[in-house]
Amino acid sequence: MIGAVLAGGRAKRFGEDKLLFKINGKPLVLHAIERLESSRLIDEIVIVASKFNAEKLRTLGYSVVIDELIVGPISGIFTALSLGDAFVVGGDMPSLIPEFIDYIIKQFNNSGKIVCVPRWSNGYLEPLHSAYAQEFRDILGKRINDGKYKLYDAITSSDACYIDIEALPQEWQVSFFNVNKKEDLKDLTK
Ligand SMILES: Nc1nc2c(ncn2[C@@H]2O[C@H](COP(=O)(O)OP(=O)(O)OP(=O)(O)O)[C@@H](O)[C@H]2O)c(=O)[nH]1
Repeated sequence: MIGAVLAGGRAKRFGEDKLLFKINGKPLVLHAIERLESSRLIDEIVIVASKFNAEKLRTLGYSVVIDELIVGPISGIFTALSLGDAFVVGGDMPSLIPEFIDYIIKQFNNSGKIVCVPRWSNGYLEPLHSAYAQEFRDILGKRINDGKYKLYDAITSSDACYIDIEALPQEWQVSFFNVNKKEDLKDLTK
């Protein structure tokens, strides 16, 4: 299972390159990568960048693939799945819980489904904290071709397995935390 870190966004709300913004002396994206590396079921890490930031991200020493489409997370996942099955996270998620990631990957492996995604009781999904099979790539490719960029629709119209977030340890929920604006940094206690 590849650990794919999406890093091709424009970070408009943050106002500058948020993934290389240093938190406790370390670029934000490295916090996500190191948490992902602590998962026992992730074999290798790949950063899914844009052609604009790939060079800078390569200096971190991890594999970087370029998302040529950049139409949102859907094209990041489409790109990652060219390499194999992937657990996908956002590079702006510094509080990932490795045990939670392992839990989802196990559910994915046992379910035989092409995607396994955490779901809140109101139906909201967490697709940037989910496991995807390489077979899902064709579905995403067709949707992208048709201009349908909503991941939620791609997942819910497929044979997905859903993980009831509220039935799991509450302390795992911090795993979904992501940095959008500068002020989000003050919530970063971990
Ligand atoms: N590869 C890839 N990654 C993306 C794309 N869009 C967003 N991401 C990444 O997905 C994660 C979540 O993105 P968002 O916070 O929703 O978007 P963003 O572009 O980073 O920020 P805003 O411009 O403020 O919306 C971030 O780590 C982004 O770098 C894309 O088109 N391709």
